[in-house]
Amino acid sequence: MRVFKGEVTALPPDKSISHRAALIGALSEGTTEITNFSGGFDNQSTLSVLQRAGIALSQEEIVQLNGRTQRRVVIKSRGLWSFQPPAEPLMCNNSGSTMRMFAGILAAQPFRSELIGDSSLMKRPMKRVADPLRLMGADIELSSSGTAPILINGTKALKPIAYRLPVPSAQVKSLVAFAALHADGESRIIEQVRSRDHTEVMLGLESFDQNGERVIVVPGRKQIEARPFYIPADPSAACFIVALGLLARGSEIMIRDVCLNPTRAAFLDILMAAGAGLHIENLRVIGGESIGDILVSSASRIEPLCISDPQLIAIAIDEIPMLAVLSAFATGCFELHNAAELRTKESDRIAALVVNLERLGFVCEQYPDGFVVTGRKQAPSGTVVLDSFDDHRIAMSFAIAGRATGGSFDITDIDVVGVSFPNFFELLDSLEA
Ligand SMILES: O=C(O)C1=C[C@@H](OP(=O)(O)O)[C@@H](O)[C@H](O)C1
Ligand SMILES: C=C(OP(=O)(O)O)C(=O)O
Repeated sequence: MRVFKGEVTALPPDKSISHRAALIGALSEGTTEITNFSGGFDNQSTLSVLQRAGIALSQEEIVQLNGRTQRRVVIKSRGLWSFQPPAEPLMCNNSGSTMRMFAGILAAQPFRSELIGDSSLMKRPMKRVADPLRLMGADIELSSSGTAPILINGTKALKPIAYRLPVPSAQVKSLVAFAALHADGESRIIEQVRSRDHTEVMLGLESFDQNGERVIVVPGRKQIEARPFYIPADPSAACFIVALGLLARGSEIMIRDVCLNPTRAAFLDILMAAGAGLHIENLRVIGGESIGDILVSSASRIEPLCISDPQLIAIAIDEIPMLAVLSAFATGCFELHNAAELRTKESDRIAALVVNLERLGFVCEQYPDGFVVTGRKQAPSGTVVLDSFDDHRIAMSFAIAGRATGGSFDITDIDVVGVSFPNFFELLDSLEA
């Protein structure tokens, strides 16, 4: 068994907040300075799409006193309608967030544009994007199966909307909010199940509870003034290091400056309820986001995880692959219900987890909205070939289990970790005692 110790100060900057900082910068009047922007492939896709739609921006790497590099992005814009017709289809690569949230902005621009992605993104559902934008008066075309390419005939005459989200999705909520900022009047977005709230926080939108739902109010045609953004470390990346520390006995790791927004940190609550050795320290608020340090130690054993609450699932959606693998390795068991959304990510994450766990000797059964792990037959001997399904979170979840337990796993297309965590292996090496 290996042991991991140390302090993590080089976790990737948050992917969700980086996307939004760039998009909101492009919608704001003036110069937006973003400190600690993410170098992950997905966030770089957002910058490149913005540039190809006419937004002036620059990016530089600044070497800090501790030798770490930090990215600073500067965006100059004249506000809501500063975009130019792109010469070619806009390539979003693997990033669903880029494609969906930018569609909301393009729907309000008076020109034709097209959004495309890599082979994984071209299979993901986009009807959830087209539906609200069509209700607002935009002309949107999808493939016959409801996927990209997304063809957008944008209009300056978008109508305000009152929209109850049919699926808990922060991407859909955000794209409706971005489109609504351009509409001729006030819009309301209603969430039955809450999702991450960075867009509301960063735009300073009013929101309130009504009859058990969350209502978000978006003013129309209100100029947004440019303001600086600081991006804290990504809790979804922290989850991998937390799992490493919990799985490898004798480990103790301090993870610094992590975004602990309650709509992102549910994985910590799930793990603490299962008895995990976790302590949150140094909690503070920067730019409306809670930030703190996480101390993880493998001193206590965790109980098997059973996750079925739709609200918890919505705010821990990206952490479920790691939680599933952690629970399987630490306890031999895991159970998940109400999580069909996981089948619509970069891969079908339920199927991907089950295929790989079965190759590792676990006994699994999957159903439409989840799966169960009931135990482990003998662990296979020798190197086990696992499939990343070209999905960064699947690749990293199994890479962590391999590192922590000393298992020899050969994971296909492992470079996919760069989508959200380019320094993943470097960081693991630096923590190995
Ligand atoms: O808004 C965001 O930044 C994200 C929302 C989630 O997707 P959905 O909105 O599809 O649930 C999440 O899975 C994705 O990694 C990032
Ligand atoms: C689902 C994810 O991202 P996106 O939807 O932006 O591709 C993810 O990072 O897990």
